[in-house]
Amino acid sequence: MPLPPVPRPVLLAVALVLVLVCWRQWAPVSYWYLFGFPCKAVWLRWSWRHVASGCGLTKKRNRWWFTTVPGLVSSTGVVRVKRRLQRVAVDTKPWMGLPRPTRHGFRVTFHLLDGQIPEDYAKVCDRLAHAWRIEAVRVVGSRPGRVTLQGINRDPLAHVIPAVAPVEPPDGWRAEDLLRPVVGVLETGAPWRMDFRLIPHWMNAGATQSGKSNLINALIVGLAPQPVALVGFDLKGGVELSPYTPRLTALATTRGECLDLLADLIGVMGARMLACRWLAVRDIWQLPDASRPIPVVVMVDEIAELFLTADKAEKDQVTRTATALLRIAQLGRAFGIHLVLSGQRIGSDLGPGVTALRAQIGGRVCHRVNDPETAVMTLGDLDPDALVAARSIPPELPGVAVVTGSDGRWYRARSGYVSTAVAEQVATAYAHLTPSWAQVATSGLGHDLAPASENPQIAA
Ligand SMILES: Nc1ncnc2c1ncn2[C@@H]1O[C@H](COP(=O)(O)OP(=O)(O)OP(=O)(O)O)[C@@H](O)[C@H]1O
Repeated sequence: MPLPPVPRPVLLAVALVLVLVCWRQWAPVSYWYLFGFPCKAVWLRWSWRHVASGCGLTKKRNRWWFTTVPGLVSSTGVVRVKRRLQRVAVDTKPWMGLPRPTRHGFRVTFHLLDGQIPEDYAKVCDRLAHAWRIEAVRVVGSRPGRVTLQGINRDPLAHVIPAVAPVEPPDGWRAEDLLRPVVGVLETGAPWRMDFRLIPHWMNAGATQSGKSNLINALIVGLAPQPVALVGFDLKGGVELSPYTPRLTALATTRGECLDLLADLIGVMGARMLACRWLAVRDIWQLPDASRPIPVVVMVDEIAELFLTADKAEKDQVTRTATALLRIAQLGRAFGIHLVLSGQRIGSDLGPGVTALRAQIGGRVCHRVNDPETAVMTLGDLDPDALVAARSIPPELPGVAVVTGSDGRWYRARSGYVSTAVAEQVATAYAHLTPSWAQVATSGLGHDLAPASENPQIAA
C-alpha cells in the first residue's frame, strides 16, 4: 500500500533538523536546543519538589490535606481506614518559572518563599548542580521576591578561548565605551568585561604558569585601540612588558625607576585634583569629552618585587612605594588613574602596606593558586565558595580564574588566549595612539575651560 504523501513543511522541518544536528560546528548546540533542553526542562519541573526538599528550599505551610486516620476495628475484625480533610503542615516548594535555553545550559526563575533571600539559593548551588546532573549552577540575577539561576551543562571554559580584539566605533570612542575591555568569557557564556569605570583597580593573583601574563596581554589588546595611556611597572627586568613599549607611555623596570614613575603619577593626580576643584566637578568623568584628561591604566607585574627588602637602605624605598600605590588606589578613580596589580602572592607577609593596599582594590582575579592562603588573601572577603572554586582550578586550564563580576558576585572565567607575539603586533599597530608623558600630564587641566559657574557645558 502506498504511503500517504508527507506534507512539504514537515519535510522541510526534518531537513532543517538534520542539517543542524549533522553540521559539525553546530551539532552540540543544535542537539541541546532541539532534544536535550526540552527533555531537561520537563525533568526539571517534574522533579522540582524532591530537589527543593533535598536542598532545603521548601517551607512548611499549613494546608487543608486529606489524611488517613486509624479507624475502628469492626465487630467482624475488619480495620476501617478513614480519610479526613485536616489542616496539616506540608512542604511547599518555591514556584518555578519555565526554564529558558541558553547556549551552554538554561536559565530559570524562582519565586522566593517567605523569609528566603537569593543567598539561600547561592548557598545550595552545588547541591542543585548535582541534583540536576549538570556542571554548575550560579545565581545570575535577582529582584524583589525573585531569583534567577543559570544551569551550565558543559564547562565553556574547558577550551581555549580566542581573544576578541575590539574595533574602534565608527563615530569615535564615547566616554561610556572607554575602559571596559572584554578580556575573556565567564562560565555563564557571557563576555568577561574588566570594567575599570565600575571597579577602578584590579588585583591579578595566581601561581606561576597560571595565566597572569596572558590576562595582561588580553588587557593590552583590549585597551590599545582606546584613547588611554598605558603605563608599565615590570619588576621582572622588563621581560614581560617591554615587547609592548610602542603602546606604553612609560615603562619602569627597576625599583628606582618605579619610585620616580610613581612620584610622577602622584604629581599628575594632584594636578587633575586641582583642575577638578577649579572646575567644581567631583571627578574627571563629569567633564566634557574634549576637556577630559587622558585616563591612565598602570599595570604592575610582580608586585611582590616592589615590597621585598634585602637591607635596611631599601626599607625607606619600600615605604615610599607602598604609600604612593596606596594614594593612587584611594584617589585614582576620580582622576582617571587605574591600577592592575599582578603577583603570585599579594598579602600581609609582604609588609603592612600591602594589606591596606589590598583593602582598596575592589576587582579580584584569582587564577590557580598553590596554597589556600593566597586564595584567602585574594578572595577572602567574597563568598567562601569562591575560595573552593579557586582552589579547584586544575593546572591544565591556564587562564581560568575566579573573578568579581560587576554585579558584586563571583564567577569562574577564562581569559582569551593572546600570545606575546599577537599582543606585540597590536601594540605596534596602535603605537600612534600612545600619548607622550607630557600629553598625559597636561591633558584636560582646564586651562582652556572657564570655571563651572561660567561654563554651560559643565553645568549641563
Ligand atoms: N587563557 C588561556 N588560554 C590558553 N592558554 C593560556 C591561557 N592563559 C595562559 N595560557 C598558557 O599558559 C602558560 C602560562 O601562562 P602565563 O605566562 O600567562 O602564566 P603566568 O602566571 O604569567 O606565569 P609566570 O608567573 O611564570 O610568568 C602559557 O604558555 C600560556 O600560553
